Amino acid sequence: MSVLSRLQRTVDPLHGATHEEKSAFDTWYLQAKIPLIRYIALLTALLYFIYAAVQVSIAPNLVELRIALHGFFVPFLLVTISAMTLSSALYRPMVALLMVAPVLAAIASLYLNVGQGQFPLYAPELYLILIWTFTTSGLRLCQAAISASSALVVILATTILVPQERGFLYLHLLYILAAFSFGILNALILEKAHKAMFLQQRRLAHLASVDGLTGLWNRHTIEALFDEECERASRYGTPLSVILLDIDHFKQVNDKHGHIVGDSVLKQFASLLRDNLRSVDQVGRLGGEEFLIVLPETDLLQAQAAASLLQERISALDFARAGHCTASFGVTQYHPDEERLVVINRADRALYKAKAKGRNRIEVMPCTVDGCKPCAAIAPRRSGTLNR
Ligand SMILES: Nc1nc2c(ncn2[C@@H]2O[C@H](COP(=O)(O)OP(=O)(O)OP(=O)(O)O)[C@@H](O)[C@H]2O)c(=O)[nH]1
Repeated sequence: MSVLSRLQRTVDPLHGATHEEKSAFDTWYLQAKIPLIRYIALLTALLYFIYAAVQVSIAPNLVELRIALHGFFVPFLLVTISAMTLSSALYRPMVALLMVAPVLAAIASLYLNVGQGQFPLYAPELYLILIWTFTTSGLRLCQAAISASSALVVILATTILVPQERGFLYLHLLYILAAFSFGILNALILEKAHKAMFLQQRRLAHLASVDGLTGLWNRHTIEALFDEECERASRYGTPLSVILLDIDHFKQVNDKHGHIVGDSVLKQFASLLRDNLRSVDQVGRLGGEEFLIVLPETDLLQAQAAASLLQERISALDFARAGHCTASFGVTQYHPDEERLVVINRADRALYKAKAKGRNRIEVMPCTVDGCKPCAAIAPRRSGTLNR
């Protein structure tokens, strides 16, 4: 990694990440910030309302306009933003409005006060707007930078073009510089921390979902994926099958060659399964030397053919130091009226049968639901399936 890209990675932990990762971060960040945006917008609306009320008693001019802008327009904008956080369909326009709000608030403040004697009294609102945009609004760094920079251009142009008392102007510029630089530094560090947290969370979620030895899904994940596929199959009326398989006499591999060789056989076995299945198929290690394969949009006959292909490939593979291995298979199809556990139990019974009949066999067990066409098609072949 070059020095430059290491530096970029230090500033931005997502530098070089895939588009998918970046957009996952966008979604994750927004979801996390939604409650903050909702309540901060409401609190800011309330403070503007109080600000308008205070101005009624102290402002020397434009009192009605101040009430209109600070008592109604800005609070209304903020309450609208807060309300928009309630619907995920409105998130994008809500963020756009949140970016525009500080610029509008700055323009309103400048319009009401610049060029008047009371400007130094009201100028702190501008510094607060800049800091609020970066640190409190809930906007991402780049969004806050666009919004605050637009406000900054308007503020600088107005305050420099309109004559000010020299001492005030210098201090005003200094406060603006401080507000902007504190704000951007804070947002930069916060965003970096959020990105690192996001990556860490993803890493942990991945570690919790895969089997450490083989890299296949672990039991919990493959069962959850099977549940999802069952729901999809029920909803769309598509076939769904499973293969439960178990390496034969694996204890002998361990006893003869040791656990390290046993582990490498498991890894090779896992790679073979992954390499010989479609990308939509899901494979998980249930534990020990037992694996579950979920085959979406696959009926019993097609699942039997998939198991047969795997059986062939396993027999042909020379496992490092352990030589040749075989496996036994239990194949069955999900039926929409069934519980997930019933299907897994049926595949388990089929696997048990394959083991009992001498191993290195595929046993297919049709479901017992009346009128299930794919299972009826295979029922006559229930015994005497593809065995070697
Ligand atoms: N190397 C290694 N061995 C494991 C792992 N998990 C389980 N085993 C071993 O797998 C073996 C499974 O043995 P059994 O359940 O008797 O099954 P088998 O010898 O394959 O016999 P059948 O399944 O009946 O053909 C045991 O010796 C376990 O110690 C693992 O992660 N690595």
